[in-house]
Amino acid sequence: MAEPQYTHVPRYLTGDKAGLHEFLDKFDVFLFDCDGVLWSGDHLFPGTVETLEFLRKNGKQVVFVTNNSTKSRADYCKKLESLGIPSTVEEIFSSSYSSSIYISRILQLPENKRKVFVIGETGIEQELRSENVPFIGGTDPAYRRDITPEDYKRVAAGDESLLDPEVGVVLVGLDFHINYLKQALAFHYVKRGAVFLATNIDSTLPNSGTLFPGAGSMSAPLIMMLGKEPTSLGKPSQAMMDAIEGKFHFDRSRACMVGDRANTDIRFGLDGKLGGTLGVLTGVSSKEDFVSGPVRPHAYLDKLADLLESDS
Ligand SMILES: O=C(O)[C@H](O)[C@H](O)COP(=O)(O)O
Ligand SMILES: [Mg+2]
Repeated sequence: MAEPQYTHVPRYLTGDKAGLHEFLDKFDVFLFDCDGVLWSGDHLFPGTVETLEFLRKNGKQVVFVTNNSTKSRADYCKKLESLGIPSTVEEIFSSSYSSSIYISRILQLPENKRKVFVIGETGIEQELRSENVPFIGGTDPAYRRDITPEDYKRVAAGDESLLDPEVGVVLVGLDFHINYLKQALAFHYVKRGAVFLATNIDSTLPNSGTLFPGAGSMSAPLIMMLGKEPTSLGKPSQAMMDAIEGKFHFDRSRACMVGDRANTDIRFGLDGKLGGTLGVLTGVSSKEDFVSGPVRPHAYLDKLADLLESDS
């Protein structure tokens, strides 16, 4: 099925005080993407704290929705707090969390196939642990090594000390220690019938004002080898939208998604039939992407803090 096209003409709201007032008054809930909207890596964008304070002071519910699976919701709570943005775990939805919920509560795995082989970081591990989902891989140093001639033979022989027979799921997220061995094992697990999942498939990760390999670049080799796509549990998948609605019971027509990436954040809000979507130009997508791409926000800003102009 062809992807829906969202080609309305977005409004540029930076500097448009009346337009900002009118836009903000439409919504009670703001879903905030994180990387590229609030910060770039550990660099918090100026005015972010004040903007969130301004929205909360005006009675708006703020929810954080990130595809970055390297941290757990608790980790994000700590990061937000350390940056001067008070939050609770309940206000945070990450792709590590939505993946863990999907595996533990939606997937019906056979009893002897409940283990997950993880390509990714501690965020995934923490969220799987909190759902009592057994896993291997992830940050385990045993997998941070070169493949050996012995490994080839052990894989070919189906040696259970290297290919755990209880693995029924391969979950792929952003992994700062990706290597050939992990890719080889993930490939064989899926070939042996494991479910192929991704926390998200963002091609790039914004950091320090530029772009680096994203989670999608970890699953791309497997897609190439297997000839099939993983089920992705991050934006734009509606798994997270359903979880957020389940938690906050909000009126979608009075909710706005704020994001830096057209094909994840903006698509997430539009597919979720939210009342509004707001793009910002501090992350991945360009003005061109927002104004003339296949997935366009209702409105866009140069940067998040431009919302404060409505407070002047
Ligand atoms: O590669 C990735 O995983 C993404 O770039 C990163 O996670 C994006 O995070 P978000 O913008 O959804 O906070
Ligand atoms: Mg982002």
